[in-house]
Parts: sequence; structure tokens; C-alpha cells
Amino acid sequence: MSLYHEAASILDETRAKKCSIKSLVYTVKKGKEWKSDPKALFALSTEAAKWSEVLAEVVGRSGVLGVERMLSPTLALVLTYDLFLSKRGIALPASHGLHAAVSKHKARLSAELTKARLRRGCATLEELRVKINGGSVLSDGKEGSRKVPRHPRWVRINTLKTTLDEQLAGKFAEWQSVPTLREVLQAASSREQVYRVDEHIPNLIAIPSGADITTSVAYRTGQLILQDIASCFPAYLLDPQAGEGDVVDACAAPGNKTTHLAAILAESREHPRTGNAKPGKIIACEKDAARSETLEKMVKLAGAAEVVTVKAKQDFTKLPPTARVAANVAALLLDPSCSGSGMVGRDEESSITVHLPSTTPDVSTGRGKKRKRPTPAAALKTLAAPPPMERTTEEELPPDSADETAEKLTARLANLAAFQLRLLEHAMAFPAARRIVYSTCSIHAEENEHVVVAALRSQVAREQEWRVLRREEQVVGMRGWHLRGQRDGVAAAVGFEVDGEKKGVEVDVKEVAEACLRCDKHGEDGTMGFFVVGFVRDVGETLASNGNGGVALASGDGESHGGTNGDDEAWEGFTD
Ligand SMILES: C[S@@+](CC[C@H](N)C(=O)[O-])C[C@H]1O[C@@H](n2cnc3c(N)ncnc32)[C@H](O)[C@@H]1O
Repeated sequence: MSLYHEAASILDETRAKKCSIKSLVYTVKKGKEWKSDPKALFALSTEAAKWSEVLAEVVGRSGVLGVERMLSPTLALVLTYDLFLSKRGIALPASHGLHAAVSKHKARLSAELTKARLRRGCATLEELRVKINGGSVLSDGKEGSRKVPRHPRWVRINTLKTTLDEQLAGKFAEWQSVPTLREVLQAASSREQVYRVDEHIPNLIAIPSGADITTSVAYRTGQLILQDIASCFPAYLLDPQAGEGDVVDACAAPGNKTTHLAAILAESREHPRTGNAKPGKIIACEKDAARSETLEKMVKLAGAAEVVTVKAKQDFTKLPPTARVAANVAALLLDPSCSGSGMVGRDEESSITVHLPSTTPDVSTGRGKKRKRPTPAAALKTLAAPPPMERTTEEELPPDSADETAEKLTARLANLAAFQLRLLEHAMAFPAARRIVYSTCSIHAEENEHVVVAALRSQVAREQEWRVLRREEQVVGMRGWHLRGQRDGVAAAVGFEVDGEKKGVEVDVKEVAEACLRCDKHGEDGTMGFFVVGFVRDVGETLASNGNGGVALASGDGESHGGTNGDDEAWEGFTD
């Protein structure tokens, strides 16, 4: 079965069963394995579904289905999508029957696409593209109020394999550097080659949302990684340094943050302070078997295999803090499953409707019966799935969105928070640990500030003297991030009003809220919704006595160990 037949079958099933494309592609059913690459299948099915309202009109009005018997409505949708809207075109030889069945009507289809675009008031196909991605657009502030996407494509330069300078002088040599994110957002078209070097996260650039780098050698070889800026916060905040001991990535797959950690650790060896220190290893745990395989692949592709030990199918809570492997663990990154409510496109994805073209010739041909024209507003209900998403486990599947009652949501968040707290408490029990970073892509205080307060009040935190990593102690890019934790959220968890007294409470609301970082998926930073916080223990002068000549940690001196611009990111290699 070709990619197109498989994508068409997914669209048919999505319509029939009202289930998400992601679950159809990635939930492995007995006896059903895709012949196509799941990523390609997911991308094609999702894009074709998003465009289906427009393409249904195009195909229907063209009358192609009336003459090409080998084309089903959904097959016509996916082929037409690739013919006009994907960069590579139809991925079949021109002589292939399916290719010919569509391409011989190219002129007619193209004319219908132009009409469909004009009916939607779009001067160019790029404008229509932005409109189709209508769930995440903002006005560009100019007269005429052109809409621009709210999110750029974030590209992390994998310093395990390359450098920022090398990429700017190579892959992006022809691209123009622009000073503001807004200029990147405004250049949504894939033809406008602009980038902006991010000021918060080292080795991260933003490019237009329509720019596709996935076919480039740099991307395919793991030099460039598509990773949302927010997802870069945890490893950067944890800031592991050579000589400090080992690092555990407790919930690691698919490995974006693991490989980011590896890159930062490798870079720290170039630092005069830690240059001669023995780098620790990164122990990456992943409970899920299939995701463990992805993690292994990604670690290899990013060039991180030497420093990362993948513990496949390892439940982090079953890794005893007293185990030998844990003895030298000085830092832990905890990015557990969550509601995923901060993910851009997550809510939209669950509401994608697949529109089908009429199989009878259309009104415009004068040959068929009259059909109701879809309204532009209805057309734009299909929203954009943004850049790469990392979270795909069952626990994280979107709530039944609109259908989920407040009661159900509360119960679901309570379950998640209990699970997250359990993991955090487990991390706090590692005897040599001095630093933990906890993150979620949730917007709910229940999974964020509430978990932080509960963790601080836990027995293990009190016994081991864990506290939050204060804002002034954070690496400079994180210290300077403007959006902090919700004071109300912290205060609610503490049981006091924001301005209330702190009687008998061991948690300083202001300090904890300031220590937390948030990213707003509806804001102007081009981020997904995200939450991150660091915990530290002021125990001893050194971070870990690892027997490797570990260097002293400047604890609590406000000095970011990692520097200002020197750190960097990992990669990813492929996206989901
Ligand atoms: C949010 S994702 C992690 C994303 C990853 N940190 C990245 O940046 O690429 C959460 C992952 O944790 C895994 N997970 C959930 N519970 C776990 C546990 N108890 N131990 C280890 N892994 C777990 C899930 O299977 C999932 O792959």
C-alpha cells in the first residue's frame, strides 16, 4: 500500500471513528503495521486534513472524481495536497497511475485552487497557508491587518555536531538575520529566508513557520533539531557541568532534552573552570518500550551515544536511589507525562474535520447539481499543527476537549499531579543529587506550582533540604525570562492569599513564584505553553564528590555555571 493509500485510509478512519490522526498513526494495532514511514504518514494525513475544506472544494469543482475511477475522495485529497502544497510534490514517478490520475488535471485543479484562494480573500497561496493555520495567528499590526502566525519554527543547533557560526555561514548563508521575532513571524512564507538568533537560549534560532529544513542534510544528520524554545529551557536551566557527576534524565523519550543535556555537558569541557574535569554520563530512563527505541535512535543521530546511557523500558520510580548507578548522580531532569495542555496545536488537532470532495461534477462545470458552498469561516476551523511535538503517550492525549467536564478535568489533573509529585519526590531521594529541574508542557497550576509546593513540603525535601533555585541563581537566559510562575497558584497551594501573611508556612510565595518560569502559548514569545522550575540543595561546597576530581560548585552565588551565551542545545533529527 502506498503512502497515499495509507494516508487516505487514515482520513477515512478519522471520519468514521472520530479519532485523532495521531492515535491512528502511532497506536500500533495487532496485524497492522504501516508500510510508509509513520512520520511521513502523519505529516501528510494531518496536512491534507487541515487543507481538506479547501481541497474538497477544489477537487469537487474540478470534476476529477467523475472521470478518474481509481481515485477515492480521500485519495484525491492527499494527492492534490502533495501536488500543490507540499514542497516535494507527489512522491511517485510521473508514470505511476496515481500520479497521472491527478497531474493530468493539473491545469483544471490549479484554476480551482486559485478560485478557492480568492474566495477566501487571499492574495497569495502563502496568505492562504497562514489562514489555514488560523488557530495561531496574530495581526501584524500594519494597516490592512495581515495575519501572521503566532509561532515560528525553532531550530536548535546541535553543538555536538556543529556550531552556530558554522550553520549561519553554511546552511543559512543566504538567509538574512533579522532583529526581532515579529519579523520572523511576518515572513511566514517559505520563500522569505530570515532567521533570528534567540537571546535567551544559546544556539537557538527562529525561522519562518513555513520554512522547511527537514530535507536539508544538516537536519537529516542531526546537526539541526526542531525544538520549541520552551522545550529548551529545562536542560539549559539544569546546566550540567563536567566534573559535577552524572545526570539522570528521568523521562527521556524522544530525547530532545537528553541530547540537549549532552550538548551542554560537552560544551562545559571547553570552559576553563571545568575543562579538565571528567564529564559525567547521562542516564536516560524511558518506561515505554517503543519510545525507548526512538530515544536510542535520536541519541545516536545527535552524536550523543558516547555520553548517554539509555535505560530502555526503565520506570524511573523503580530505579532505586541507592543503586550503584545512582551513587554519582548529581543532577536530574524530570520532564514527566502531563496533560499536554500547553502544546500548540494539541487542542486544534483533536478538532480537525476531514471534508470530502463531492464525487459528482460541480456547479462550476455546469455539469452537476448545485452544492452548498462552504463558508470561509467553516473553512478555517481546521487549524494548524505547529512544529514538532514531543509528547505522545496515552497519559498525555488531549482531553476530550470541549466534552471534558470541569469535574473530569479536575480528576484527571489530580491524577497527573500525584504521579508527577511521586516522580519528583523520588528524584529528591538521590543521595548525591544537588540539582533537579522539573518541567511540564501544561498550563495548569495543578501540574505546576501546586506540584512544586507539595514537593517542597514533602518529607524527603525537608530531610534533604531541597529548596527552589532562586531566580538570581539561574543561568542568565533563564534569569532574564520575563514570565514567571503564578503567585496565585503558589499561594493557593500554600493555602494563603497572595498578600496574606505567611504565618507558619515554610514556603515563600514570592520567591517560589519568581523561581518558576512559564511560557505562554498565546503570548508574543512564539512559544508553546510550558512550565519549568529548578530545585537545589545547599549541601557542602562541592556539587558531587565523584572521585573524578569533581570541581567545586559556586553554589548560590548567582553565577550561572554555563555562562551567558556559551551553552547550547541538542537536536532531534526527526519530528513527530
Ligand atoms: C513528556 S515526555 C518526555 C519528553 C522528553 N523529555 C523530551 O524532551 O524529548 C514524557 C516521557 O516520560 C515517559 N514516562 C512516563 N512515566 C515514566 C516513568 N515512571 N519512568 C520513565 N519514563 C516515564 C513517557 O513514556 C514519555 O516518553
